[in-house]
Amino acid sequence: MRHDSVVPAPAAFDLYADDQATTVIPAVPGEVPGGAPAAYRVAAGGELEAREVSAWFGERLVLDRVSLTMPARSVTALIGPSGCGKSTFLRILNRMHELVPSAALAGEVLLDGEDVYDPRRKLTDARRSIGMVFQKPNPFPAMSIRENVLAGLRLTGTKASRAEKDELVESSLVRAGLWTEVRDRLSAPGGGLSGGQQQRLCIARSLAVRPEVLLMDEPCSALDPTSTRVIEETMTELAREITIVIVTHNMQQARRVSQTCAFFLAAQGTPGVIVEHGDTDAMFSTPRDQRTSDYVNGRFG
Ligand SMILES: Nc1ncnc2c1ncn2[C@@H]1O[C@H](COP(=O)(O)OP(=O)(O)OP(=O)(O)O)[C@@H](O)[C@H]1O
Repeated sequence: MRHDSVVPAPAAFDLYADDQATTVIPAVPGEVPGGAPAAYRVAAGGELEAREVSAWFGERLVLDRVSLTMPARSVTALIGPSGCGKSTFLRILNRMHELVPSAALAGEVLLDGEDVYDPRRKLTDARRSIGMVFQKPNPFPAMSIRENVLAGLRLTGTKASRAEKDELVESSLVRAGLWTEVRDRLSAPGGGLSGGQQQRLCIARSLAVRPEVLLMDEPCSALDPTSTRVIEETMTELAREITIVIVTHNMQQARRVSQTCAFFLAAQGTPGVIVEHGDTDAMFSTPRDQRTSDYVNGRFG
């Protein structure tokens, strides 16, 4: 199905526009059956596929027929110079691109073969199964750590017992690698944490609605090296359970955390395209395209 124009998002999703929220509705799509507590269950799917995705801002084409498969339960890194369309591509994957009034797109995004843009599907479906973590940590600063994790439930009015919430808070913070640091101060404000802790709190908030995919837009660029390392370890752990797509300018980070890599490039005055994609080790050690080689070796960008 093609989507040559985009309907503005309903007001209920405006909170995404200033990056102040995460996935909104909890869901457990495609869980593996088993006896584990709900909060610990692992999603079965999570393959994301973009087919011939193009994007415009007004009349300006900024991405031209980009196709990419992002394998389930692994990390895909999107790399490339500034302005080549990486963030735009990322935002198309969970329907955030359409929040920009002048934005339009064409092509398909499939999550486990299902069209994310199918007009018969609720807009909320994309956001509940494909979460997003932003460059700048954006917890609700006055809310407690616990309330931050549960924010997605609160926003959707989802009912959960105290015990279920306790379990969800703990499991989300464990998965985000933050539990041991905050278990004794869950009532403290989220804004009182360090930058790296705040970013992990945002990851926990995303995880609490049980996404199949987590999109991360330069999640470590505002963090110190130690916090960056912790987030990278968290990503590696999470990728056992969910699909991660990360935009990064840090080539070492792309190499450390991802299994698949896509190199975006927009030559002067032309829209962004993927020059090369594939296995990360191969992209860095034996790139097929000279431009990839030049970029990953720091010769431009
Ligand atoms: N809201 C917007 N309105 C108009 N043009 C935009 C908007 N957002 C991005 N663009 C343009 O779209 C192109 C792609 O931008 P995008 O942010 O996706 O690139 P990027 O590769 O993520 O860059 P960076 O690495 O600097 O974050 C750029 O030319 C940018 O100026």
